[in-house]
Amino acid sequence: ANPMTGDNLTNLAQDDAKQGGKNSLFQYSTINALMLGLYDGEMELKELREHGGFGLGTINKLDGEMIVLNDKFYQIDSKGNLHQLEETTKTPFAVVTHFEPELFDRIDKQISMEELTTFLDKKFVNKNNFYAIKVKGTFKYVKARSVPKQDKPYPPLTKVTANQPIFEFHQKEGTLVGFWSPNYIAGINVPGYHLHFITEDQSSGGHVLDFIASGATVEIDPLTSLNMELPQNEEFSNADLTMVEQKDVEKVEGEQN
Ligand SMILES: C[C@@H](O)[C@](C)(O)C(=O)O
Ligand SMILES: [Zn+2]
Repeated sequence: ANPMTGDNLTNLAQDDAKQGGKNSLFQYSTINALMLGLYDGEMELKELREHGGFGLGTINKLDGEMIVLNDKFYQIDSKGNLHQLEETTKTPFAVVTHFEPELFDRIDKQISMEELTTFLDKKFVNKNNFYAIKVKGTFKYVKARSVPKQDKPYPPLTKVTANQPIFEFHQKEGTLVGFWSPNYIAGINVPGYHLHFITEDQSSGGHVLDFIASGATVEIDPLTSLNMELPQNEEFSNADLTMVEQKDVEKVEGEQN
């Protein structure tokens, strides 16, 4: 058939729409919903992958931290152990993209999280775009957390992270995977940096709280559109998503102490 006939065109459009197009940040649910303890979603990883094979999130019942890298899904459980996830696993919150880096840098000296984020801030010239970030190499130090699986009635995320298990890595090869989001996204996603870590030997990782890199490549993919899918369940429909303090999000996402 003529490639430009309706059905092919529709299929192409559908494929592109399904994937949310290029340079698109896809998220399932919102950070405020997760903060309120909405830890069960319907989105299977098989479907999530259509929106991107790079990013982060968690798993239903808040069962650990998730890293999405090279189209694979990894869980870091509350003991710090890494498991590859089945594509039938469901997520209550995930942020992914089709990672197509446009900016590249190489770090050959020791650099702290503070120094690297200051360096990247200068790269993120458009403060109203999103950016996907991959930092791959050797880390002198990484401090990361995970979260234990929860039972109903689910406590808010602030309560879970108040006693979060912390893992410290020394002289480890690995990859930071995540995003930088504009401040206006507060309530929908995490403003600023949100990075997860996976070790090169795929033994562990977690949600990044601090790090010192000592030799790594930095790849950045500026994202110019946002595609958000909303859970269609009772809890989400009934939630008052304005009932979250931004300072609590900052506490949950950053260093507790
Ligand atoms: C599971 C959570 O810790 C999550 C999604 O990684 C986050 O909000 O940072
Ligand atoms: Zn996280």
